[in-house]
Amino acid sequence: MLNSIKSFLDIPSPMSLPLLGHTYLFLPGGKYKSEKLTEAIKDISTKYGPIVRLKLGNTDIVVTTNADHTETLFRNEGIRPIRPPFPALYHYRKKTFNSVGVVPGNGEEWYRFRGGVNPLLKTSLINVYREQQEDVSRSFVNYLRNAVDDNYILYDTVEHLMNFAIEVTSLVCPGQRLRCISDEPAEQLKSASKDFMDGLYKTLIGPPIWKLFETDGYKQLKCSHQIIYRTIESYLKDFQKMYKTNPNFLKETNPFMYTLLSNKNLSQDDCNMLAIEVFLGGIDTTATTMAFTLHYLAQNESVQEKVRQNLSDDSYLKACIKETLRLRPTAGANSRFLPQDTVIGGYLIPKNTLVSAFSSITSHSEEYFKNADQYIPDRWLRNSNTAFHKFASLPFGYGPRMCPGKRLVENEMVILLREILKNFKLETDSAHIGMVYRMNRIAEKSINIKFLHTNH
Ligand code: HEM
Repeated sequence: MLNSIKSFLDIPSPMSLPLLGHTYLFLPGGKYKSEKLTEAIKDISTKYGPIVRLKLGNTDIVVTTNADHTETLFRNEGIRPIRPPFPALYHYRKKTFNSVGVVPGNGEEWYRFRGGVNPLLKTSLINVYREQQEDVSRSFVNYLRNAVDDNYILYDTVEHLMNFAIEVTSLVCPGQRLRCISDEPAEQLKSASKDFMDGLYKTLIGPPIWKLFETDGYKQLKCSHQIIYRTIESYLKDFQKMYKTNPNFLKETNPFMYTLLSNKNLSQDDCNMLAIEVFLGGIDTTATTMAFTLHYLAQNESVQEKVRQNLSDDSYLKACIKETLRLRPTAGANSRFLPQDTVIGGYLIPKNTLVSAFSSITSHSEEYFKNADQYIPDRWLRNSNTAFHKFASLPFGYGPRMCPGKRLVENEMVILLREILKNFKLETDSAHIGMVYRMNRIAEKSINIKFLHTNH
């Protein structure tokens, strides 16, 4: 058995160049575009197989498009999974606040912060917000009636849904409903959240010269962080007072803020950082996922009608969201640094190597999903008789580092979807809309949808 294990250098790899490694493939004029990384990796894996070795910058990366390999990766990720860090964000926060939050950190530091957001995964906690979430969804439906043009078309649905996402997230964090669906303040927060993602992306993909001077990307990251910090900090101060004077009231009305502020392992600045992360975590991801769900339902009239017949059934609405996330996941890959030497796909991969499991490829592959290109929410229903690989579609990641907002955001999207389908029949002229990488993956062009009143 041991003899059959091949070495790291045996992993297939495209031709690499001295100094550049495989970076040349993604440079301007190169074969691939970094904003179309999923398509690039799919092409590479068609030529070299499901496991490939790449050198990008100074980093060796093992890329896999096989769900068994993904499973092996996660089964061996350890109790403090190590994800690629965000060095510029880490640097800025450490220097300015001496507190880094859960997203950019790793190891024990990450673990301490993670304790602050884990309560979001408790159903009993997030259910407290249900009525308010329903109210925000009704406001969004009312807003839609006026936002469509004379032909009932809403252009750039993602932009409008970002306002929804900010307002619905604000119920939980910072714990005060920010009336953003139709009000002006949303614009500043919305552009700050976009700038933040842009700045994060620019500082991540370029050479780390922000260490020497403040590059445009670094400035964008810093300024947008300042805007969001100011908003969050002022609300948190009020909650700090409430926590001291009337903790039971806070516990009942805003259990997330209560658990955050009562966490003895977190300082005031730690709470501010975590609140920023919870606030930012769901804005573009929720808006993109909702817009694609509406797009797919608009395209598939019979599926839309079936969903409308099952509006009281959360599991059917949830299946629609899962199917959208299978076809259009906002994360292209799930990545970890291996905590120990690990055999993946028959190759011995050394400790500390970065392994990226391209779930955006496995989730779209005929190998794992029959009629993989079609939007079939039924496949996710318990009684559907379609068993598939548990690691083939992982839009929220997996394990101790899985997205802490998963349950919350699923609830928010189910509630909004129900409200929209109760009121509108959806139509679209658009056929295929792909995705491009920014920080998260987003729609490559505007998603325009016709919202006709159901009694039309
Ligand atoms: C459709 C919506 C969303 C999608 C598709 C999504 C997806 C993801 C993914 C793939 C990860 C990485 C997981 C891993 O490495 O295993 C992640 C991490 C994270 N997400 Fe989400 N997310 C969404 C919404 C949210 C929301 C609403 C929040 C806030 C409540 C949030 C907060 C976070 C945080 C803080 C992390 C970092 C966790 C850590 O490093 O321990 N996300 N998300």
